[in-house]
Amino acid sequence: MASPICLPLHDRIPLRNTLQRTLNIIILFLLLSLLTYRFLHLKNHGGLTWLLAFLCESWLTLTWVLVLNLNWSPVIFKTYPDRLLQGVHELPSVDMFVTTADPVLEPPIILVNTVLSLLAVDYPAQKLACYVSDDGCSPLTYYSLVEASKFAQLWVPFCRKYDIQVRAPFRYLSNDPIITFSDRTKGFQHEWKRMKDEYEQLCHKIEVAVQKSVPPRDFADFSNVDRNNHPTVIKVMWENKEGLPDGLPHLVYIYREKRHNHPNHYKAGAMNVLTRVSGLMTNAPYMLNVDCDMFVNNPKAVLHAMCMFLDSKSESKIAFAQFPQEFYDGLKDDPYGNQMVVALQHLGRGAAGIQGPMYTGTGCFHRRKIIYGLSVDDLGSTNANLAEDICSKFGNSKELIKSVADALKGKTRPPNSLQSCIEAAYQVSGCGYENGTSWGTKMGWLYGSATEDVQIGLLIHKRGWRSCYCTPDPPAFLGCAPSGGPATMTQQKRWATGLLEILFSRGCPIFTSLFAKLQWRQSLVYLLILSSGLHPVFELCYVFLPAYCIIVDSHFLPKVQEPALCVPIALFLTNNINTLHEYLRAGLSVRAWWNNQRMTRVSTMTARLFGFFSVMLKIFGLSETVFEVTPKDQPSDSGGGDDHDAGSFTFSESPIFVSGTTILLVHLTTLVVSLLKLQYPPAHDERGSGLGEAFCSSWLVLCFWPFFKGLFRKGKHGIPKATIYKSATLAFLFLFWCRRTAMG
Ligand SMILES: O=c1ccn([C@@H]2O[C@H](COP(=O)(O)OP(=O)(O)O[C@H]3O[C@H](CO)[C@@H](O)[C@H](O)[C@H]3O)[C@@H](O)[C@H]2O)c(=O)[nH]1
Ligand SMILES: [Mn+2]
Repeated sequence: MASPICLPLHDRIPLRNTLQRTLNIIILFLLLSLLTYRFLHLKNHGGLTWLLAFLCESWLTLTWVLVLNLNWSPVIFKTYPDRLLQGVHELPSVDMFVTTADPVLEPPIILVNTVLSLLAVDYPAQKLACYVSDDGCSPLTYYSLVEASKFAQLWVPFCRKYDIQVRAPFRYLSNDPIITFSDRTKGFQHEWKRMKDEYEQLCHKIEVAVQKSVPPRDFADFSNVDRNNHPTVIKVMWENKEGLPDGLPHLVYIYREKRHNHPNHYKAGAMNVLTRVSGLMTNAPYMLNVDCDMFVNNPKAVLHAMCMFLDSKSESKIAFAQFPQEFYDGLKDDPYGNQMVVALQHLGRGAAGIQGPMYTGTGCFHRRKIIYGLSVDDLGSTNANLAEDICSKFGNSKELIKSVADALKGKTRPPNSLQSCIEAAYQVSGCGYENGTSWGTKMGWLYGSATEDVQIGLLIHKRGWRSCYCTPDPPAFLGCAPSGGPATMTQQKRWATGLLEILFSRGCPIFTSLFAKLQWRQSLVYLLILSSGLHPVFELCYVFLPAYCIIVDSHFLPKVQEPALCVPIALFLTNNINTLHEYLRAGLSVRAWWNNQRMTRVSTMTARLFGFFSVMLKIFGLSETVFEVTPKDQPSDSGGGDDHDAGSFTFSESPIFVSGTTILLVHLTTLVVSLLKLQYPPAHDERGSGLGEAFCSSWLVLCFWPFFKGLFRKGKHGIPKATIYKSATLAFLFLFWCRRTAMG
């Protein structure tokens, strides 16, 4: 397929990071000094507080070693799509998957824009097919897509004709016409206005349908369906029958069968159905998947990915090409700390310098045969035997097995008529199809974790494959970050849950670098991510230490007169200087830095703590974990420009906010106690609590400042009364217990 190419299609560029390395090592040194100090004074301080502090700080040090490993040798990749177009005669096909799950939490207009941007990418249309999975089983979603596919007939040719850069209409058409029209022809202006009118009509139709909650047509297949109990429906919405390169890609809508007594495995289940149905219909060797809110922001996205795959250097080893998660219309200064610019950059670039970035569930191109379970060793031995062996695990659809065999052998078939595969497609979308097969256990998207993405990425790396990190400018995909407290918490909780599910599963990477082909440094990257699910336990202990010490008038940090106090002070300063420097270098503000620091504490002690609890309940067999979908805002609502309250924290009745409020109340009390010297027994300087503890308490109150304001506000910006009462009770119990222990 690919001809020998002289110029490389991509370059791997190691980044110099001497300053960062130095700071990271200094921090490690300080952490070790702190541990040594603790260890040496274990005798004279003894006691539980000292031991707890020692444990928590050991955990922190371990984590820091993992961070150091991640940040040690970052790289970036540069891709050259122009060289690709000159050097490759025939581009491979790509199947594009979009998942949606709920027409309320994920407004159909967002999905429509994502689909339109995918249909309009710069790539031969006969090589593309777009498959939409709708787990919401919603006539509204279907109706919106029907209307969108009509609009696409105008939109896609318009984008191609004028080489439009952003091909999601809601983004492009909201641009100021004066700027858009500068040095553009009259013809363009005319067509632009037409597009704008047509798009507004499309929005209007969808809006009306949403309001009436029944679309203005009869959708027999959807009448009276129960979302969790219904048969499959597959609709070929558009077929590029003639295989025209400048036509429109195929568009297929699927909602898979669901039954009450069958687990549906959420997104992973949906992805597997998409994989099978597309295998029957188009069987492209590459698969792109995006979440419903993630539109294509760079029309050359597919070409950039192909630069990674088709380069003669890398062709055989790269399993997937991950593009970074970046967000549009994010709130100013990231008040919820969920745009994670710096964290994602570290993770992407750092891992790219080892075995490759993790799969983050969206904006990623996979090779189909690797999803089918191929390992690096099988390369070159794709003989019929291997294919048959693997095929026995794919279920009993003959058509599917044939398509899998083709995919594994790298054979491309003449394009089928999509309609001719419909019957087989229904068969493989049934919820019983996977019984007794390896879907979800050894291949396809794996089941059992709410972060199915990390899980399958890990499996692929374990099989010896590499992955690559693709960061074109402008960014290839943009999605939306949650814009409120409750939505952020939902997302964080799910991540913590999913990561712990993997940590406690058989797939845990601790030993696998010994037994599988996971590079050991890569296994440390996975450990860093997965073990973050355990942070809440240690952090919670550490948070209560200063409060306890103040109440019982003891201390866990060195006292002012001790020279050892320099160590925690230096640690605090270096760490903050280090992170602040990273934020400024990434072009972010001091405020954004502070918001992220603060929100890391907040979400660890709220959402992530609840994630930990839910995994414990699962382990003890008391409940199952679920995939709670993150709510997405209507495009017009976001942006936050005019709403001056947009960045101020929002709360809900969720119990998640109880732990945060409790921590705040405890520390407010201890601050008062320490200022007024109300300890019991009365403070005496020898062993009493000192500056360190009071500083910790103040710092925590600062971190939880949005909660403090929430105590006095009403509506969504206020903490509900019930939450405050519950938290006050818990805080009182804790303080009471402290006082009891103090009195002996
Ligand atoms: O039963 C379900 C639940 C979710 N989804 C889809 O999964 C995607 C991700 O869900 P979302 O609620 O947006 O989760 P995020 O927290 O924003 O997603 C991040 O984290 C997930 C893992 O927790 C990954 O799957 C995502 O790709 C990644 O963007 C969306 O398109 C959903 O429609 C389904 O198709 N079926
Ligand atoms: Mn999302």
